[in-house]
Amino acid sequence: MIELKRVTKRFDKKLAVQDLSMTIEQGKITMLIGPSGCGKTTTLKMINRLIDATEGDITISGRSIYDLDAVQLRRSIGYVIQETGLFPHMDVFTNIAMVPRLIGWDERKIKNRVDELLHLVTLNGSYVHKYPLQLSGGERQRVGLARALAADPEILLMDEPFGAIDPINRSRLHDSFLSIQEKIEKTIVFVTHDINEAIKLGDKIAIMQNGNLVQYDNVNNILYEPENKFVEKLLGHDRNIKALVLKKNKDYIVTTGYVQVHKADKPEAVIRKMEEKGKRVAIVTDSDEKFLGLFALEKSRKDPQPHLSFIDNVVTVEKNNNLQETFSLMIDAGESSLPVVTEGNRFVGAINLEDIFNEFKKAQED
Ligand SMILES: Nc1ncnc2c1ncn2[C@@H]1O[C@H](COP(=O)(O)OP(=O)(O)OP(=O)(O)O)[C@@H](O)[C@H]1O
Repeated sequence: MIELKRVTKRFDKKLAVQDLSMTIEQGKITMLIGPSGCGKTTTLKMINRLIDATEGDITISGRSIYDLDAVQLRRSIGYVIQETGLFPHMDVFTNIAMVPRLIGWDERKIKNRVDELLHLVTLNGSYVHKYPLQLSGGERQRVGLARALAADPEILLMDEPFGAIDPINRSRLHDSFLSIQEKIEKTIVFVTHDINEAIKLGDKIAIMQNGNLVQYDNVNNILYEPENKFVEKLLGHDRNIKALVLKKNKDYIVTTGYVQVHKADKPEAVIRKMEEKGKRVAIVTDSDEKFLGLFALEKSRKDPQPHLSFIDNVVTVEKNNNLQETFSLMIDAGESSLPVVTEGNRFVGAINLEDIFNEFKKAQED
């Protein structure tokens, strides 16, 4: 647990952080967000003593960081910044091995650790001899994360680590970052400009304005009980849509209201089933429930006899993803219902737009 106790930072006359007190919970992700210049980075850097507070105290597990050696403290805390801060003239292995070498680990232990970390951040051994410039932005961020985790620190400080990554890759990095955190359960303090990122990744969000803490709460309370107009504005008009990030697909799956058939079924039987249920499309799986696509029922004026056409490039959603992504996929695909799959593309049911709307309504009534 990290505690900031009445922390103030002045740069000459400029008050960057003012009388800030907050408790950062162990094993959770705490997001710091607010407009440019509000004091987020200063707050982060005070935790690993890249910046020393002017007044107040910061404790880690009850011990003041000012009683510790600043260099040792810094080595014991992981730090990831935008553009990662990887050394360009060192390969991936040497970058990740940096802190373990500094603290005197033997080479065998370091090699095992680098292998383990590359695996954790979903890169493989072929990356060890590459240089940062030979990597994509997303890969560099993964290496940056691996490097920050090298000596297995309890605390990880992250300053807009995904800020320079395009939206599609950022979303992938978010998903993999969350599944990494599920395994490692570090205490993470994460600075961002992006409210969607804060909502998606944070267990708690600290909202800052002019060096002050305006609201500090779990994501649900921030979304549904914003402290004031400033927080409301930061969340935007569409905060009910944003709140869908907190809802998991798996809680909204329905297993009725559609027709499911096997690819090998006789067409006449499929058509009969669809006509009985009044459906123009049917979910197609193989006998192991693997999702294959859809059958669409077609009749033309020339040929009034109905026949089936098979569609295989169908948008599906993952059981463990969230409703916001599902909602936006529905809008993009122009579909009011999407098939849900899980590992191995196994079909588990459908999600309907109507049920997502009911979520909005419930949120408004509450
Ligand atoms: N080394 C410094 N010397 C003087 N002023 C500084 C210094 N570092 C930060 N400041 C000032 O302190 C204030 C807070 O800066 P900080 O970098 O913490 O903001 P931030 O919220 O992280 O901003 P951004 O989102 O733009 O990175 C700003 O007004 C900034 O200009």
